Amino acid sequence: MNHLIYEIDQVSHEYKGKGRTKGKVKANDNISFDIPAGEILGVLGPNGAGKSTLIKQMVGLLKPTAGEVRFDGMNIAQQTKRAATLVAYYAQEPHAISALKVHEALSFTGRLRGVPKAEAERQANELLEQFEMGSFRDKLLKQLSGGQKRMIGIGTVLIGHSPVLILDEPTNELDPRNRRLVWDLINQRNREGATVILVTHNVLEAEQVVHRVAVINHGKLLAIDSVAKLKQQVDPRLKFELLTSIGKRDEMEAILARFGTALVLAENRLLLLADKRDASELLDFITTHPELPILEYSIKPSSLEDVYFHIDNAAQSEVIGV
Ligand SMILES: Nc1ncnc2c1ncn2[C@@H]1O[C@H](COP(=O)(O)OP(=O)(O)OP(=O)(O)O)[C@@H](O)[C@H]1O
Repeated sequence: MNHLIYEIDQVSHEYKGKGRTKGKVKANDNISFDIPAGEILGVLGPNGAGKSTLIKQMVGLLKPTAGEVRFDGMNIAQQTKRAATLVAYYAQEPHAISALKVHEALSFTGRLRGVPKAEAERQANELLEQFEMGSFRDKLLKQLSGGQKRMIGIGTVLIGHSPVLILDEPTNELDPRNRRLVWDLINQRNREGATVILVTHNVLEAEQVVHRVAVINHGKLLAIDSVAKLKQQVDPRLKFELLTSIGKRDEMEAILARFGTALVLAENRLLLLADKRDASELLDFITTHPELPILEYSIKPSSLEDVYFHIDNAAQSEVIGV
């Protein structure tokens, strides 16, 4: 196994609430896990789950109220400068650079990471070319659209080829072409050896790229494992999606009741949850009865989205797979 780039060791964080939220907010609660170098880890969880708090502790912006974050074997609090040059972090809103011109935002960030001036400018131009944003080079960042700003924010993570990339909701606000471009670049950097930590709500997109997923809610780590292993924890029944003629759904549901439980997805759409042992009998039944009002049928694999809802519903107080 690759060496551990991060060791998150019993980390908690309590904010002191003010005004109406007076009292303590336990944003992270005794979280422990490791990240081997070269991994793409997805961090999933609903709004307010504690993801950003954890990330801020991992980049040394916030000190845990208990526990320790070790980066490359050493407490991150004792090496914040070193970590800042090795860990490229993109927060949801890069306020600090919004008064800069686009190429300055990129090249200055590169120089802060120790890249010589000429090389930082070369990389900035290369990124603008890859993003097809060369014509925005001399615009102020605050004059760009939300999606364009986000692309430059992602550029600030990519410039300097840091060994660790942390991206918070990287593809929010991006159109499909830019989304694909960003995922391709993230994958390419990972192939070149970068460790990538992705905070996202976009479970369906994340599934395509991550090696492992950490699911967080109410400040607790609920699960951490590969997508495939997490999927095994979801309902093991086969999911047949059936498209019926309008008005025939109830009739279909009654005919197929003996094969399992049917969930109504839409006026003309059913999801039949069937035991795997009955799958071939069910398929035989559907294919040998052409008079059935079934227009289309397919077997749906479990997705990371199913995993996410399963873990969130079933295990809020229980820790799975840790
Ligand atoms: N500066 C702060 N002061 C007090 N409470 C805070 C502060 N920042 C976050 N919190 C609280 O801590 C909890 C975790 O917040 P955090 O921002 O880590 O969640 P998140 O998972 O990143 O959410 P989102 O997906 O909405 O960005 C929430 O209850 C939030 O209200």
